[in-house]
Amino acid sequence: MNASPSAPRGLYLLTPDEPETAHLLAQVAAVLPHATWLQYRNKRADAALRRAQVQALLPLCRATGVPLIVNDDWRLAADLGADGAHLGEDDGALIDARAALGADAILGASCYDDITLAQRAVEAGASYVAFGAFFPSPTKPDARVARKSLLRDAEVLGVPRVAIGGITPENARQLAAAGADLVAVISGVFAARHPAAAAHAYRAAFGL
Ligand SMILES: Cc1ncc(COP(=O)(O)OP(=O)(O)O)c(N)n1
Ligand SMILES: Cc1nc(C(=O)O)sc1CCOP(=O)(O)O
Ligand SMILES: [Mg+2]
Repeated sequence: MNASPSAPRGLYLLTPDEPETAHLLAQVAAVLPHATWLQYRNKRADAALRRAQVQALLPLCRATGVPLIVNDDWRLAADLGADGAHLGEDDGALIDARAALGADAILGASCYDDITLAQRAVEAGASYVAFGAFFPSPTKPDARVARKSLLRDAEVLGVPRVAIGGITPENARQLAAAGADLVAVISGVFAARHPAAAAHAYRAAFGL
């Protein structure tokens, strides 16, 4: 089974570890029109700052029509009415997140380099699966390494396949050709000299 023809494609933007909420909003606002989804991810923020930053991003995402997905913390996503959550291996049970967030929520699972993890994630309620890292990542230099063939292997799962890790506008085309529905990106956009142009280039890699 393939992901449906209306399945999301393109740029899945992840926020940088930005402590200043006003700066974060300005950075995101400049590129959000090019994004298919936005994930709020800030590994340096405490719980209060994470809550405040999700609350600040939600109206911007609503106004732009871009779903907002919260990294690591499905309870915060449920509490604030975000559109979904992304969970890695240390972030709790997908089945609990699905029960709390409801059937329509976007629920993602990190599957690293492991198709079996992806199969289990879908069984537990994940609506997309993420694999990586496909290229050396400036954000996560120690990330496990994934092979591109994993993306085609995961087509049978019937959910969108997200690729992450060191993705640039140039290498995004290889991943789209290998079966990625979305590329998840932090530094390729937020560390770019021209973030809006970079974000646009990721979309173009999908012919969007
Ligand atoms: C889309 C997407 N894919 C992978 C991750 C990584 O999740 P995790 O392994 O839990 O690592 P942290 O992001 O929490 O450092 C992700 N966040 N998003
Ligand atoms: C958060 C994250 N997870 C990864 C994984 O492989 O699971 S790689 C990664 C970092 C992505 O940032 P950048 O686009 O700057 O490489
Ligand atoms: Mg996590």
